[in-house]
Amino acid sequence: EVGAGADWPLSGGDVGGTHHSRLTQIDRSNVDRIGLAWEYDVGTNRGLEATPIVIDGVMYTSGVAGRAYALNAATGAEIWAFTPDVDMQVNRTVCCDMVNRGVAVHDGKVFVGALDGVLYALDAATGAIVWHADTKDGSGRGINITGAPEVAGDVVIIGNGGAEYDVRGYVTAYDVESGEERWRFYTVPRDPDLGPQDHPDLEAAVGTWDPESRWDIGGGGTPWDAIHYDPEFDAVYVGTGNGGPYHRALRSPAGGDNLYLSSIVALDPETGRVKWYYQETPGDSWDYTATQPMVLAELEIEGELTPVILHAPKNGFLYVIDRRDGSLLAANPIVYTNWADSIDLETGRPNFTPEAADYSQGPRIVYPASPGARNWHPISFDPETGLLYGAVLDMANLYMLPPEPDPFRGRALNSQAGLIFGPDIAGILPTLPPPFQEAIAALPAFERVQQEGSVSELRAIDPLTGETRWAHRNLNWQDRAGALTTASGLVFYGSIDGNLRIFDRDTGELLRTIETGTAIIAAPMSYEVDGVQYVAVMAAWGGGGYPFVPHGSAPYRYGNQGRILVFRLDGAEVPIPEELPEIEPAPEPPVQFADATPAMIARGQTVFFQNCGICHSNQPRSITPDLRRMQPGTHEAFDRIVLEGLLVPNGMPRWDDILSPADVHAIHAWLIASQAETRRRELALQRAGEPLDAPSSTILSNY
Ligand SMILES: O=C(O)c1cc(C(=O)O)c2c(n1)C(=O)C(=O)c1cc(C(=O)O)[nH]c1-2
Ligand SMILES: [Ca+2]
Repeated sequence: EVGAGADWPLSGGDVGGTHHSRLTQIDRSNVDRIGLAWEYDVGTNRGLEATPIVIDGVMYTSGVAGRAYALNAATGAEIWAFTPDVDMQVNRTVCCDMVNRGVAVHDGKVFVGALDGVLYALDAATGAIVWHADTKDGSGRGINITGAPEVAGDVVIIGNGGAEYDVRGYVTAYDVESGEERWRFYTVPRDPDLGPQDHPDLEAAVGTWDPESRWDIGGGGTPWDAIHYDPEFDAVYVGTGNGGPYHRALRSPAGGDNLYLSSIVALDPETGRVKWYYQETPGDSWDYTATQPMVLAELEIEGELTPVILHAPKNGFLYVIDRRDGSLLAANPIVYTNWADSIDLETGRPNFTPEAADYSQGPRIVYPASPGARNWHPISFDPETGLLYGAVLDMANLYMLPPEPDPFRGRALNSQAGLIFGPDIAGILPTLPPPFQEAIAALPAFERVQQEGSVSELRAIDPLTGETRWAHRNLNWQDRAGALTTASGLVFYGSIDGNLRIFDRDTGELLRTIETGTAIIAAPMSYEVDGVQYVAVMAAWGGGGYPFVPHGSAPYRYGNQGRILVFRLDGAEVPIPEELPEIEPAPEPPVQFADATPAMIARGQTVFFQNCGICHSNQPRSITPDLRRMQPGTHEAFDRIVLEGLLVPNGMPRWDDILSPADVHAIHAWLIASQAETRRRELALQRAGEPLDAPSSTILSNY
């Protein structure tokens, strides 16, 4: 067994990626004695998603945009900190916050992918750059990195994100010593008119696409998280992403499975050739990535110990796949699903239910939602109980096509779908055109959304049946985190409410709640130095829903200062950050532009949601600025910020390649109108002695 004893040398703890520790010093009898050993302030206020690595008493981990840290694992003393020089223009094509999901450490080097697509090999002792490689392919597409690299033999492999934009996904392997590129595997084919495919295994894939596909948009398939090396079979399992644009009817109008979208692809680490693949969502139309973390395990199946991958991707099924050849051994739903009602074990294919889920026929409420039944939050597998422990979300989305297909725009949103999250559907209904309202209210799933709501839970799950053994209800649908199990029978699991909770793995009993005042979405991990067991977790709110800061969450109360929290027996109390001041009424906006008409303001709103709404939720506690609260100086500089990139170093990209001065003027007019209205409402609330509060809005729409 490599890892998850005293050391935690791989992101997932061990070669299986089980997020399970064999350490037992902390157990049911002494959880009350757990306290803070040390904390480290990373100095950023965006999401933290990495699981740290610990080797020989040193902790290595990553943070915002691909920063990396080496710390003394017993004391928290900084050994080095690395800040890559990232061109923040990349934020134009980053869907889900400036996160990074971890480093790989191998043979004296620390590997980390920076947000702008550059892979760094750092000297593990000093943090100095040994080599770096720009993993972008020269296509000019909106490629970015949020995932962790994976070492396989003498290569290090890294993927990318950007399928909501214009990216054709790929993984690249580099020589660990020199950084020289060894091979690249695109997950989807290119336009066959360009001649033969640029990878031999794409010749088989291209036949599953319409020759008239939207090749300009790139196809998607971005492998933005799980890349898993299996030394037993010398294979690299790559989880691939969703299609771009989302709906197959727009992407590949003649249909087809669209290989290798939403698949697990097993690659040979020496050659980059496909050994086998299993496609989980053929012809994906719902942002159903298969990039969610995998667990490599051995399960007894029909009396035979079988090497398997346990995989619960976004699409709501839990798959057990034979690592030897990719054959499907089991697939059971863990949430309500209506895009397919089951998976045929003979053919390995889903039994689709297009009448419920094909939104090219009109708006559809589809289960699970685009944030997925599961997402990147690590799941834990305890070999003793044979159970998985992880976050599960039972929720729907409303999906709609735009009235007219949007024209292609480089390095911009091209998903070509309007999404409304389950909890918001009823509230948004009255604002939609009447024919839409009637169509949506008549959907059978509308009733289910009203009755069942959206359920987020930590669950103990039997991998072979999908059955839930016990569950703990989370704060709300946005509340999901990574899990850790230990051989002493504990499950560690964080929350956006700022608490780290410890459960009994057998009964689900909540044994201890540790208040920290900082949201926890990353997975805790455990290690031992000088006979002391530690549990560490990175804490800060962020990721997919990062602009939306829900009530009751730690960032709502305390802000979002990122930190690494490390616990041990007989540690201290966790210092809670200071509470944020009360929300003030929006400041007085400038006088509305003389040429602003209702039509211009309406157009400004549309252009805003096409381009800006994915980052700017315009809520007072949002991580990104609430643009209804701009100060006079910001209004004055508005055009220079949006068109000339005045605030690129702060993370606000420039837009002059796709937005005209008239577009930006219209956006600004809409924001001035919104600010005036917000100020009016909030002053009235203040006069009435009511709390100023923002209605939650989670419209993610590109039209
Ligand atoms: O299609 C993509 O390229 C892509 C990339 C990423 C990412 O890199 O973070 C996410 C997603 N998709 C995605 O669909 C998603 O739900 C998601 C959540 C998160 C996160 O960090 O919380 N990232 C991403
Ligand atoms: Ca996606």
